[in-house]
Amino acid sequence: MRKTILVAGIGLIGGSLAKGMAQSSDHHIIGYDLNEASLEFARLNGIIHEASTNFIEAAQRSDFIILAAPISETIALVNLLKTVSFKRKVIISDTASVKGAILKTASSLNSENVTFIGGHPMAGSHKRGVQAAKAHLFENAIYVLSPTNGNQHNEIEALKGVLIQTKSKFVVLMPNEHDEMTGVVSHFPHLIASSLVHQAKKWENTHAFLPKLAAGGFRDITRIASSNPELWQDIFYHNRDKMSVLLQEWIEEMKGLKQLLDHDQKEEMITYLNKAKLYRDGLAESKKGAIPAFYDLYVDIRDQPGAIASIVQLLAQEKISIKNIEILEVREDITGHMRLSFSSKKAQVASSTLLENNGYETMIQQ
Ligand SMILES: NC(=O)C1=CN([C@@H]2O[C@H](COP(=O)(O)OP(=O)(O)OC[C@H]3O[C@@H](n4cnc5c(N)ncnc54)[C@H](O)[C@@H]3O)[C@@H](O)[C@H]2O)C=CC1
Ligand SMILES: O=C(O)C(=O)Cc1ccc(O)cc1
Repeated sequence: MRKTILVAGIGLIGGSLAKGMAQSSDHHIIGYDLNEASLEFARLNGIIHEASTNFIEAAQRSDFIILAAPISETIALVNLLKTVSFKRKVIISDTASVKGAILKTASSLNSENVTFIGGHPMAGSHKRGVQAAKAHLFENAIYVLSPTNGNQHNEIEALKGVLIQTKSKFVVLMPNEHDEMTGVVSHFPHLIASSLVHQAKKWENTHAFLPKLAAGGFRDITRIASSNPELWQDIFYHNRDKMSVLLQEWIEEMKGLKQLLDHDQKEEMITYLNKAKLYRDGLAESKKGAIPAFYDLYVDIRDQPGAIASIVQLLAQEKISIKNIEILEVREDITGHMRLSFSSKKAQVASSTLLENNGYETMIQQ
């Protein structure tokens, strides 16, 4: 039977979910958003089948409701749903990056007809808004589901049944566990990335040339500092207790590192760096998570017309698909380099061999 799915908040995440779910002819997708231009864009581009400006009316005729607004707005929508009388069975879920606050609000929502199951697709982008939505955004990514009680097995399976279109990998986690782990691997790194950018900015006041020295390492570690500030403030706020504990742990870790530096403990520093390298190298092999696993290849390029096109053409001829291209530095008449990212080790190695055989110098990022 055709399922009616209401997605409230048609931005990057809601739009991507809607676009993915709309691929099934068994789904009728209704979009709701406070921003009418976003809603109209979604309707005109086939991301949703129907645009609604009446949240409650649309909710009452839906089988599934997915709340994909900012966290504070999602809490407000859950509170609004508490006032609605549902005459048919409905499964409600959300996409918020922090689960504790949502599940606490939603715990009193469950009734004979209503089941709330928290959700968090663990992939995203530094962009926001429906224009950046992609049906494949969550492919191979972890999709966390957090039930509000232990008796929701059938409803979890039903929710997975509509979300299966995203091609993500479902895991069930309790909200506290989720917020602790995403705190460590997703939320806290954002705080550090932003603080590193602030440190560089301060140094620029006395060292004007500094930005020109900001090489690949600084760009890699601070990439996420370019994400949506309102989204991240909302995440930090709703996970503030765990963030504060992590920040204290980090301060202690930094004190330890300062000791190694101040006392010139070379061996201990090598051990410290080695342990981090081993763990990080292992992570790169895991499947797509919050940090996508890419296999990078650096290629030297000359600053001359067509230099990039000829590299891309060589790979295209061999049907090797490139996931990302970044030009790291090309100054006039000087060799610069380009970072190509692939989704498999095989593509990375094959590209290196192909390009080397055609006279390019390459370096594989291990
Ligand atoms: N951006 C990311 O990388 C990820 C974000 N998330 C979560 O997904 C949710 C949405 O984030 P994004 O899509 O990135 O944000 P976004 O800013 O791209 O989209 C949010 C949309 O919600 C709409 N909206 C705001 N208040 C509303 C309300 N009361 N009712 C209906 N619509 C409303 C906005 O107009 C906008 O279209 C957040 O809770 C976030 O924590 C989850 C995974 C990744
Ligand atoms: O871009 C990145 O590295 C991310 O960390 C994406 C992301 C952002 C927010 C989430 O709740 C989940 C994933």
